Amino acid sequence: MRPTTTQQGAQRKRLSFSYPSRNGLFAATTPFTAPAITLPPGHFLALPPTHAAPSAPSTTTSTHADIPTSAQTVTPNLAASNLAPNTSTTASADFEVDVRTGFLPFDAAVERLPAEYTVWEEALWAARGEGVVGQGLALGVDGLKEQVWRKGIEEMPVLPIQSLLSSLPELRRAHLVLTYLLHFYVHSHPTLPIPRTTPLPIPASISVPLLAVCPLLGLPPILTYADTVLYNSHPVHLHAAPSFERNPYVKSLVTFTNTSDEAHFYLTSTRCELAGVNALSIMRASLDEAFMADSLSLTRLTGYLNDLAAMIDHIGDIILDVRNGCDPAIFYHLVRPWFKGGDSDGPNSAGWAFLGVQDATAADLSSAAEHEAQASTSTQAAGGEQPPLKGRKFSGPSAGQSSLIHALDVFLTVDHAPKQPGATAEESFMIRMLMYMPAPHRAFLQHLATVPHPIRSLVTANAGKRPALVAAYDNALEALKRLREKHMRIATLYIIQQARRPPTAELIKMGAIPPPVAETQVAKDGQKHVVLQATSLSEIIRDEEQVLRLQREEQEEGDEEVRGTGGTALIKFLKMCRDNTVGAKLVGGRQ
Ligand code: HEM
Repeated sequence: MRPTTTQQGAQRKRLSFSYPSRNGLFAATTPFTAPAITLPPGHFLALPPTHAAPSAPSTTTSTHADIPTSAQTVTPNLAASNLAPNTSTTASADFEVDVRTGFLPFDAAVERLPAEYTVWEEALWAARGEGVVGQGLALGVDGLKEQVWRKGIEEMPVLPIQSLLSSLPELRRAHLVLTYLLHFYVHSHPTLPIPRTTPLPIPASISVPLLAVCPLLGLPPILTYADTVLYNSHPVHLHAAPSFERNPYVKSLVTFTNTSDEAHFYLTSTRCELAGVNALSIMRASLDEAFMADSLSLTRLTGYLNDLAAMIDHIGDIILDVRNGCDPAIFYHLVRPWFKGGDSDGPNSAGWAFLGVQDATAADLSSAAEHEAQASTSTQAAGGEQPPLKGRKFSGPSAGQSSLIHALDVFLTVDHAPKQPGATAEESFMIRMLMYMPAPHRAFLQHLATVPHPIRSLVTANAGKRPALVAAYDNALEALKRLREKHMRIATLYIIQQARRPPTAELIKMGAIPPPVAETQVAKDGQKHVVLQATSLSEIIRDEEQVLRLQREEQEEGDEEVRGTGGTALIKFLKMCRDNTVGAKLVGGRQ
């Protein structure tokens, strides 16, 4: 006889306390084994796990150990923090996963911090040109407006975060405001020499409170998907449950460009997250059936997996809808450059030095100054070769940080873990992105990855007598493959194609970086070189991205070399993710 719902509930409850794995975000037996990559010194993945502060970290003595990080041991030590998720139960709320809004917080995002933090809000408002298109700070331009604003940030007081501690929505807003300020500061900066050879110093007024807020949310000190999407969206009716038909998400609180295109770009992801709520509840119901695993459960599971496929297709269609409100050229030339992280110059990125933070002040600053000196000496002495530099190299925001897509992968046992030691940045990308999610969402994925009755094992065990179950499982994976193919179409349209087209005069007027003055020269060795003909420093700054484009064209390697926000060789990487999805299929897969 089937147990009653109450019995099932009681069993589930017991089950929930038996999930043991706290030794790693994803235990070694799970599909998401931590990649064995060699991390450069100071890499955030090499730092200790999330700092567990019972109270607010000091605003003047934070150290880099405060940065939520992780890695070989990726378990965030959140228990001691009063904002930490309670992972001792399966209750979704403990993971900040809401039954109505999924990974989006149910409580409306705070639109403005309390009066004590007015200076931050006003700095953000000023950077955005008071919400008027074209009036905000410009990219990589050392104009008077930018200089005045940056000086204001450098002289801004270092505010304590104590007053934010009692409110999770305010802490989220603080992370959002500070990281938008951070990106405005960095990308309105003249970044000479190109690429920078010394870390870009981040003023203490941003870095100290940011590094204090980060561990409380389990986020790194950089703009993340949580900031641009999860904490940044409002539905029409703030205090009612969001819904596609009755109460859709319509507003992005903060953008860099004040364009509706940027808002639509963020809101597309918000809508994906909202569409994912049904997928999450069906995953949960499926796991309940997997626990029972009797004949009726297997029949139900078959239906659930087919339903899940339809839901995944819906999410894929929403991704395609980004085209109905976000112009690809505006996205590529005006919006996307603001997202670049401290790692955006590839392995040789100088990164960002967070000032005012104990170990950064002394070490990063002196090493920066030292390197400036050494760079010129060694340039002469060693033919231009420069010593390695110290800096924090975090990646810019990416929807690859969406816990929803990761949850689908984990649930269906799609393995994105690098297959061998010495993984490239691309191969370890999906795992790295876990550390850019709020800690409770990481914990949720950990939980999902360690359920004692994974769907795949159940389907495999019943494959002989349940062909419809196998077909349904593969059907869900096919849908996830289709989602990734739709996403690849979007990435091609918004990045690959745009990288080949210089911005129009209209876009340049709006703040896009104009095409470079550059020409190709053939050197003595027969090699072709792209040579800048810039006449001023600001032209050199503006030319950076376009020169890379010209170099790529010279190499005739086409799309493969265009890099995504997270520094990935884009198309190759996206194909790899799609192939991993297909590889998980039971019929025609590779596992
Ligand atoms: C104009 C819209 C979009 C563009 C141009 C775009 C671009 C990119 C790029 C360049 C990457 C490579 C990683 C990186 O460098 O960040 C990426 C990865 C990814 N994006 Fe998007 N994206 C878009 C919309 C979305 C949306 C709406 C979602 C769903 C929430 C999404 C989900 C993902 C995921 C999950 C990855 C990791 C790779 C994978 O799982 O296949 N993207 N995207």
